[in-house]
Amino acid sequence: MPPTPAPVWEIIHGFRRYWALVAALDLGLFEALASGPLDAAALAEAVGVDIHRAGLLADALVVMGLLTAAPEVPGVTIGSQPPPSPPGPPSQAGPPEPAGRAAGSGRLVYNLGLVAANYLLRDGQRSMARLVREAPGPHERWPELAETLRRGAPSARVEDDPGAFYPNLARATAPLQRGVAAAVARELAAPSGHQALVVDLGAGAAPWALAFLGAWPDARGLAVELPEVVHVTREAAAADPAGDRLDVVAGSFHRVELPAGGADVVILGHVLRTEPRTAARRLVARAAAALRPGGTLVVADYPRPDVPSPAATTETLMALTILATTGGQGAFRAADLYGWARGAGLTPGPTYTPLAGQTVLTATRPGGPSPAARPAPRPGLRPLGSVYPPSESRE
Ligand SMILES: C[S@@+](CC[C@H](N)C(=O)[O-])C[C@H]1O[C@@H](n2cnc3c(N)ncnc32)[C@H](O)[C@@H]1O
Repeated sequence: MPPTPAPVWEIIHGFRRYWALVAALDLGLFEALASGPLDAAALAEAVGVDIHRAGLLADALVVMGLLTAAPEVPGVTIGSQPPPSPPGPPSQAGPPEPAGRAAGSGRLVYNLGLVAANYLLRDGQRSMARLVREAPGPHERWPELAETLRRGAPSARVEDDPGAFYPNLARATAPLQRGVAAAVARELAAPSGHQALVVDLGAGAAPWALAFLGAWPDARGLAVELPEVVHVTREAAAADPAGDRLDVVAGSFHRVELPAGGADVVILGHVLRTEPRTAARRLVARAAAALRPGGTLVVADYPRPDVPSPAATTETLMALTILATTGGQGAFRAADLYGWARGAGLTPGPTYTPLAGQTVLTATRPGGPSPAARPAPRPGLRPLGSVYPPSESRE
């Protein structure tokens, strides 16, 4: 007996699911449900789409686990009521079907699921709403993937025109990364006895630098970002209460002068994966040279797993995205990073896995305060306190 073709359908459905989600975001469908459940008629009116089409999109989102749908409870008013029946004698076809009626069922009432409530509202604290469009990289690169793999590079690389893609990506990724970065910052003790310096290379909207400055109220920061993208870093700093402690420098992290031996933390947030291996190794060495004794290198990324498995879907597909859209080599492995860090004189420290597939690797410059004053970091995977403390959670 051949196996079921369901896995192939699932892959095709991935395309459909993605575009259904994009449509829902474009229509503001999640916002329409943010203040409570609506029946199909009210939802249709809120998103400006006729009831049949809006209902079908909502049903698809239910199937995808982003909305819930339950039959209306008689006597309970939810959102709008169905529009009154048009005046005049019933037609040959019988009375009009009540709004929102699916064949054979009662009227459905739609509600936001927990994932949508937490991640898909545009102004949510950890919103991924903008990231949905940006995360696959420029969409037009995907249909040419076979040719890209043969040729060794896409027809246009993101880094050829950083101002076209990175500003939107940087803004889109910041809300989620801010929570991750704050959780990591809580794990690292703020140094005492001097004003701490936090350096963020390829800062984007600076979720990492600003989270550290939020956690370490006496620290100052230095964010480096490309001239084509640096307005995003400046915008983010201006909007943040800790932003007046962040110096923003326009330039390449390969060339900008860094404070030799002056930083307590250097962050490489999602930048190594797009660099060719020799450039990535050099960048780790630059970051290491900027650390003072006892200082910590923080690398947040999606390292390629040693063994592919469904459990490693996120990081494996992220690596493929890098190949499809940039001149990078499709991500590095954790062992590569530790090799580069050791080569630069650092000692590997704890590793955290804040979100599915995402790994935060640390390495420390030997020396600094005695272990009594500051516990020596131990290598190995460490649980990270909740990325979202209960008080911030909608769940
Ligand atoms: C994926 S975003 C990551 C932003 C942020 N660090 C984070 O973790 O959310 C990568 C950022 O690195 C910046 N970048 C890429 N190459 C760079 C370079 N040579 N020098 C400075 N920044 C660079 C891009 O402009 C982009 O904002």
